[in-house]
Amino acid sequence: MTDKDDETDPEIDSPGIDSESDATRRFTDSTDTGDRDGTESFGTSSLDDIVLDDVDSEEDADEASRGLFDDLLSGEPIFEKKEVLRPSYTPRKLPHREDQINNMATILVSALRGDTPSNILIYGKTGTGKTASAKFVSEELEATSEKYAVACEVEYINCEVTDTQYRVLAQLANKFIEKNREHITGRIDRLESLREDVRDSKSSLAETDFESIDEIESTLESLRDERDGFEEVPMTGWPTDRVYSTFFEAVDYTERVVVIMLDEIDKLVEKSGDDTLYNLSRMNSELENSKVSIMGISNDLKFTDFLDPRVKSSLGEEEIVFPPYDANQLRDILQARAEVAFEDDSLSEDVIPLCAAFAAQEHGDARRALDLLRTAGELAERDNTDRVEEDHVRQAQEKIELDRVVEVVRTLPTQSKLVLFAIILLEKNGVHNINTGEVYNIYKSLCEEIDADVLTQRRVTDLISELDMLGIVNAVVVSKGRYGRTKEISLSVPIDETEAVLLSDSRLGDIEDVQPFVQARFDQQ
Ligand SMILES: Nc1ncnc2c1ncn2[C@@H]1O[C@H](COP(=O)(O)OP(=O)(O)OP(=O)(O)O)[C@@H](O)[C@H]1O
Repeated sequence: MTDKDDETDPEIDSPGIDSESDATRRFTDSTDTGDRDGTESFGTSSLDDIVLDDVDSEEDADEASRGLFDDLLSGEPIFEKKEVLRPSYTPRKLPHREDQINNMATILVSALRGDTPSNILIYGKTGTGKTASAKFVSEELEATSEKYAVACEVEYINCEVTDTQYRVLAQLANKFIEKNREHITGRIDRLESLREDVRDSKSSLAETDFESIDEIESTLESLRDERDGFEEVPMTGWPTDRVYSTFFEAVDYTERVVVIMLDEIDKLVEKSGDDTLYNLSRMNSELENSKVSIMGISNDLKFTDFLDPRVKSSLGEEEIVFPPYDANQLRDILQARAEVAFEDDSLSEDVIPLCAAFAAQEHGDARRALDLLRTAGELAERDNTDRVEEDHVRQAQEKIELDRVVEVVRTLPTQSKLVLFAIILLEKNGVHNINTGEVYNIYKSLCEEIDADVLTQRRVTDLISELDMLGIVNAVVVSKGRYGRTKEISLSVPIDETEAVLLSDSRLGDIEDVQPFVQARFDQQ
């Protein structure tokens, strides 16, 4: 190293922002011999030529080296494998779901014997492991069917996304068409290799149904035609009966047992009635080669009330209930996941019990518990500490709650937003125990301000009740003696954040200006 190097090389004692920019300068120095930092193999001139011989790129390089990420990277990482805490991760073990899993397996094992399993309905509140358990069982089922070479397939459909009869049938039809193509391709491959064997030695024909290479060729030809002849269902445009018959033929193409898993099945019924379920449940009497069984998953226990009695009894041949987890069970679930997700010793003792306790209060929701743990870890990471503490969990709880409120408020219809905004304005002006009449007055003036339809007071009362059910406001009915009964309304969510979300709606954005006007109305009262 030369004297000059010593003067200009700051990396020796101070890593970070300066070292980066000085290192950059170093590369622009034409006398640099390039014998540091492993740059010798490039040669100095090439670095000068390529990168830093104009001012702009020098600035760019400076910009890119302010150490924005360095501080974040320098702390001890808390997570070893964060994705293990995300909902998309399917754990290999599902503690406290052994009974439900065994139950499902006992019903579905008939598929491996070539019989039709009973239809199953799975119920349970959100986050109780219904989807995870059902997916686990179906993976096991498919793996075992491969092991014993039994034709058994599971098709998963999320009815929140695929929510009409057309889409469900089209998606199923296309999946089976793809499987049929794969099936034919397998046969073609086997026949092609047989053809090669026969070319080498005619005796290879002996144990087959073919008498000549020509016969193999013509079978190959017709298989290729058949494979190319499948017509996929477009995502819109066909009459439903054509979609159904395409699906029917595709399923019945080979001998197999098919389990159709309809997750969030209540959403399908809510959106498009029970026709799909009716059609699927009566298929078996017409299928010649295959057998179909349905596994419906729902977190709405009452959805079967809306079903045709025939569909209801057919679908609910077997019912499996997933009860909410209690705090101890959630603790076990979190413990198992945390061991993989976090670095050793990065969780203080209280973290898992507290996450479990919060989520158990909620309604025994494992998804919520995992979210809390992940968010607490992220907050600790942001604090640059190497340990997640109880306080991070409390902050995480607040953050998740606020995120939920923001999401609910953001997606409210405009009229509900106006009603909520009226309540906020009243609270901001120091009105407590707000009554419906006061809300209605402000609401009307807000509507006039943005040219929105003005609903009746009765309708606004309903909207207030809806906001109450969503947990955004608290509306209690109080008796005023001989003046009758009235509602007293108060806000249940943080006022500033909620107001900010409302004002981010383009229609409500201008309303900020009506504050003096609202004030004037109070003065008149
Ligand atoms: N027993 C368990 N062991 C480990 N993880 C679990 C368990 N139960 C649930 N989970 C996890 O909790 C999250 C939610 O589970 P899942 O999606 O199966 O719930 P769900 O009952 O289907 O809820 P929803 O009705 O809202 O779809 C997933 O990340 C899942 O891996």
